Amino acid sequence: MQLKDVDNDDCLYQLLLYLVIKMGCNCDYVTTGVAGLDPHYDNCISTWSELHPGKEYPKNADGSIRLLNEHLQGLEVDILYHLGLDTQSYDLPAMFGDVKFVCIGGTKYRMREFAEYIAKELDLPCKGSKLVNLTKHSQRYAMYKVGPVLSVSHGIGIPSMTTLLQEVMKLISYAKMKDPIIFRIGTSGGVSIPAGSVVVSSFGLSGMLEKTYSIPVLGKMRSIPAKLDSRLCQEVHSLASDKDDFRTYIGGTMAADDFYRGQARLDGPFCDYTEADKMEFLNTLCNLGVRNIEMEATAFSAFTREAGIRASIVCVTFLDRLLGDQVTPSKATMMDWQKRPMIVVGRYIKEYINKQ
Ligand SMILES: O=P(O)(O)O[C@H]1O[C@H](CO)[C@@H](O)[C@H]1O
Ligand SMILES: O=c1cc[nH]c(=O)[nH]1
Repeated sequence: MQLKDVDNDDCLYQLLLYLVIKMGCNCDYVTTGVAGLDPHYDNCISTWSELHPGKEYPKNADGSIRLLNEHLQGLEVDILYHLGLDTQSYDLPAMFGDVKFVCIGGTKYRMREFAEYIAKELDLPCKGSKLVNLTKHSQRYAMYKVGPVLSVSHGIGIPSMTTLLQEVMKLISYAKMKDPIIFRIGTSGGVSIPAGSVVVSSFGLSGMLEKTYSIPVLGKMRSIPAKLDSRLCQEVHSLASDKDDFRTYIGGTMAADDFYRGQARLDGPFCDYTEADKMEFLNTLCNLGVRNIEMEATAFSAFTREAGIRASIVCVTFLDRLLGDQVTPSKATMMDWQKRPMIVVGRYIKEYINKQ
């Protein structure tokens, strides 16, 4: 069923219609054309944000987030299996209640480095002291806490990232973190921008060129809009400086489910398309406003939005995909470039904290 486009005035109509449909088909989600004027979002499920355009997501009075899954309330204990934490053995509000920023990125090494970097930038007493991996019992990811910042690794690709992200969201809720912001600090391949540039993502695009994240649930495909907080995107981008020795762009980010064919590379073990096919695809991405390619942006955008948590993706590019496929910069150069998203996100965090 398609609902027509919504605006603030017919929001009530949309809500009533949604309730009627929901009662009628007895399902949790209804597929709608959530932003009917933009065909990119046709056939998406209606998350809270789509049903309440222009409205702020409901929060608890103290600013902590409310998870809408009612089943959670029936749990005596919730085990955050991949974080090695649970709601019974740990006092999560005491441990994490003061966290304001959750920063996630692919590798354990990078997220440890970010924890050290931000501790220094914020001049926190913990700087220089030995950081403890708070998820060491699970052995899957690494999580470090420095003052109001949690720095967590998520591995490669959407399934690994969403497993971590969803447990982080539950942690955010159980710990009663107030108005949290989540950043993904990543690496990527650039599209028509110089290697070493930074991209602040304005939307996620799937390998099917849809601005959605699609996931099979109970044997049916669900699509969720891969939208990001545009104000946060602009605010982060505004902190780029002319004095930086790199440029920072705003642009779409394609999330591929594969590093090789999924990203139109010619250098994987399999390839049945030509260089011309590859270039045509990359130019199509460029014309759609895509500035970089990585492997998490759609799901990250969709899930943070569905949970009503402000979020942003800031990635450095290791190469310009219009010029090649191989990642050729030296290890030292890549280590140096990986710091660039940390610098940009670090500025945002510092500015935010200094305003408090
Ligand atoms: O550098 P990170 O953040 O791990 O992200 C990028 O690097 C990995 C591929 O090398 C993918 O996960 C991609 O999204
Ligand atoms: O080309 C690249 C580089 C880093 N990460 C990716 O996913 N793709």
